Amino acid sequence: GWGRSGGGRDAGTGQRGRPATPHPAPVLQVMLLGDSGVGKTCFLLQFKDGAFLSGTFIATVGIDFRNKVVAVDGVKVKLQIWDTAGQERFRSVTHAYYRDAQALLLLYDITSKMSFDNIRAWLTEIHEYAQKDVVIMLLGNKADVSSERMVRTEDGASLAREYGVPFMETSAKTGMNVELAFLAIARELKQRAMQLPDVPRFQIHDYIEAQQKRSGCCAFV
Ligand SMILES: Nc1nc2c(ncn2[C@@H]2O[C@H](COP(=O)(O)OP(=O)(O)OP(=O)(O)O)[C@@H](O)[C@H]2O)c(=O)[nH]1
Repeated sequence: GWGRSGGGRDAGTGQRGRPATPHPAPVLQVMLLGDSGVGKTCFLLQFKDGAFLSGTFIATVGIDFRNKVVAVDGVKVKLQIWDTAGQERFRSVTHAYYRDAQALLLLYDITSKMSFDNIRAWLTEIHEYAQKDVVIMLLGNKADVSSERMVRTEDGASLAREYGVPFMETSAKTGMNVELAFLAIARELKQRAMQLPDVPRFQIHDYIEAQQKRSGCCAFV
């Protein structure tokens, strides 16, 4: 399989009398980052289970993960998604996981200027601890709460442009752009891994734009 951590997991199961796993889905490691309360856990649960639990906010302690298998052009890919704690006191725990991530979803909350202002600091940490070629996507979450918006869409877009990363506004509550964020990342990583010399490079921006045009949705710049 392609991807760094794919493939090797089933070694040793191909004993006589037991069929070997034909082609285990490659595993891609994705990490959710951003301030406490921006909605990382909800974002993951929306993707995994299509559910949103409103009400009490239970901050993540340390780090947690969920797997979900998605299909990219009919090929199964297992996303192993790490949900990190946004609180400062857990930073040293989460730093240790950065280098294993192939993609990072960096979230802020459109109703919190502070969470947006902290994005630059998050990008500095990413630069320090993550792999150099990690795929990063900036997400302005809680886009459903437009009455309390404190960060304009164009400010998110221009920050993303400055760092050369794709950007979308999302809602872990309604599900807006949640699946698209993960699928775009899975596709980008797959295309990278299978890159052939003469094939034009996959453009994650174009992909997202095309998908959004198809569904008539939203807020991507
Ligand atoms: N309206 C709305 N509320 C959201 C959304 N996403 C999360 N929330 C709410 O925001 C609060 C925080 O969500 P979490 O997913 O727990 O935040 P987190 O980023 O995982 O926080 P830490 O674990 O501390 O890092 C919860 O009360 C959620 O119900 C969203 O898209 N829309």
